[in-house]
Amino acid sequence: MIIEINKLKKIYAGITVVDIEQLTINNGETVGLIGNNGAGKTTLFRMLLDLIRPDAGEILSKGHNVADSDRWKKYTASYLDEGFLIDYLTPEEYFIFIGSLHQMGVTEVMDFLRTYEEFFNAEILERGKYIRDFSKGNQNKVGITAALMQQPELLVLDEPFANLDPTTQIRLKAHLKLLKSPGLTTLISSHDLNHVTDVCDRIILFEKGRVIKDFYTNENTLEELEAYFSQ
Ligand SMILES: Nc1ncnc2c1ncn2[C@@H]1O[C@H](COP(=O)(O)OP(=O)(O)OP(=O)(O)O)[C@@H](O)[C@H]1O
Repeated sequence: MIIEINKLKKIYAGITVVDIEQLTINNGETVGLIGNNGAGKTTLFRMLLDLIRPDAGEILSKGHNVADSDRWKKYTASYLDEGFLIDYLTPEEYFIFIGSLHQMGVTEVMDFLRTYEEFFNAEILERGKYIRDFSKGNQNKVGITAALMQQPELLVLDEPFANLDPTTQIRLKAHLKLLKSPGLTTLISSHDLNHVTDVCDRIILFEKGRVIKDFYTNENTLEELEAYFSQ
């Protein structure tokens, strides 16, 4: 297993927004986190990336508490929101900067970006614009691509399909499927039941910070989730 969560709690203003007794994520799984607004998905991701600290419990990544050790940073890539970008850089400058943190030279970065031409749909590179001037959807494309460029063992994406046009959503979905391998564990939060059941092997359903359901997907999953959410 790559992730182990024990007795994890996050409390805001007296309200417990994440409350997970025990949860493990196995190597190579593509896991979808779903739940209505405020269910605690982003808060969980933020604790996993040590952006905020739990009030109780722990998240172990390859056996080490993410709050006590930097080891996870070497193999974890994530894109949660625009806060992960650098507004005053162009996408090219940003990719080169992120590449430099991972020992990638400019040529290597550019070669990598060429494989994303279809995903970018001619809207990202050579536009002569700063990241801050791109639409939210195109900013998402930059952030997701930068995360993938790091060739992580653990990939964490918060609502990656949000704000993307339908064509790009479908391309991203196909790409995430293509990336699946025993060496990559992916955690995706999404409100798109269709996409998440299509891409993920396992679905974890959150409600008010708690895990309500946790199951492997099959041909009936979408129907079951739709029934659950229409109650
Ligand atoms: N910094 C904060 N201060 C106070 N409350 C917070 C803070 N961050 C999150 N919360 C609260 O924690 C709860 C969980 O929020 P979170 O963003 O994790 O949910 P989510 O499942 O990601 O929701 P969404 O689907 O809307 O993105 C919400 O009630 C939210 O208002």
